[in-house]
Amino acid sequence: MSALPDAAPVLEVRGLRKSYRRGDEVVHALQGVELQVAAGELVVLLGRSGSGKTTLLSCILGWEDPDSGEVEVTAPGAATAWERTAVVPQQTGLLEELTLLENVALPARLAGVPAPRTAALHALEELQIAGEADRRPDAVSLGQAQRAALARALVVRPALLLADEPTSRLDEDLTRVVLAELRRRCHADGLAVLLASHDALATAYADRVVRLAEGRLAAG
Ligand SMILES: Nc1ncnc2c1ncn2[C@@H]1O[C@H](COP(=O)(O)OP(=O)(O)OP(=O)(O)O)[C@@H](O)[C@H]1O
Repeated sequence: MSALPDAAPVLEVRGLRKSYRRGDEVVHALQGVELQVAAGELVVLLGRSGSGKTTLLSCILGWEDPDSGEVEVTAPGAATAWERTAVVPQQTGLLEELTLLENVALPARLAGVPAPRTAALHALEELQIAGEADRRPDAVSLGQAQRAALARALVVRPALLLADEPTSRLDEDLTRVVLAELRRRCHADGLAVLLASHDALATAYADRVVRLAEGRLAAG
């Protein structure tokens, strides 16, 4: 399955504005952002450092309140917040007391995924990180932790995945593994992905590329 032009959007962002005050200066991070991501679509969000990518993802997640504008996520089959919108933040947010496998199995269990440990192991295998399943986050590399965080997001089969630079710590081969797996999930399962990246390689796997500059989005 690939996104159809007339497919109902999973994510709709309308007129999003967000400014920050820094001393006497006002930073206009988002200045009327419009965006739709459909089921089955992998959208790559490009933009220089400081262009507002993280601010946009944070407003979509409700981690930050926009000054104005609307965000709508439509996920009819989602029973929990995780199944609606999953996130891979820049800081992975893995729980240090748990192994990678336990970190991935936890949301699976809470979301009622059948056989959560098996599902978690499978999600780790797909991202070539199952060999580290019994290690804790402080005993693996940042790139391995990043892939575990992505497995944790994908294990509940969310409608929408927001990922902030999920390949920033990976070499080219592993970046390709991660991007190919994301694309497979989009096209096979109807997952909608918004992936913020600096990496030109990401555009090769995208259905659509958008670029954030001066607080506005344009086709990339
Ligand atoms: N809490 C804050 N207070 C003040 N300014 C902020 C705050 N958060 C972000 N900004 C400013 O808003 C702008 C957008 O920042 P944002 O982190 O969204 O950019 P980004 O594109 O994600 O950057 P990077 O790729 O480096 O992560 C920048 O000018 C940044 O300095």
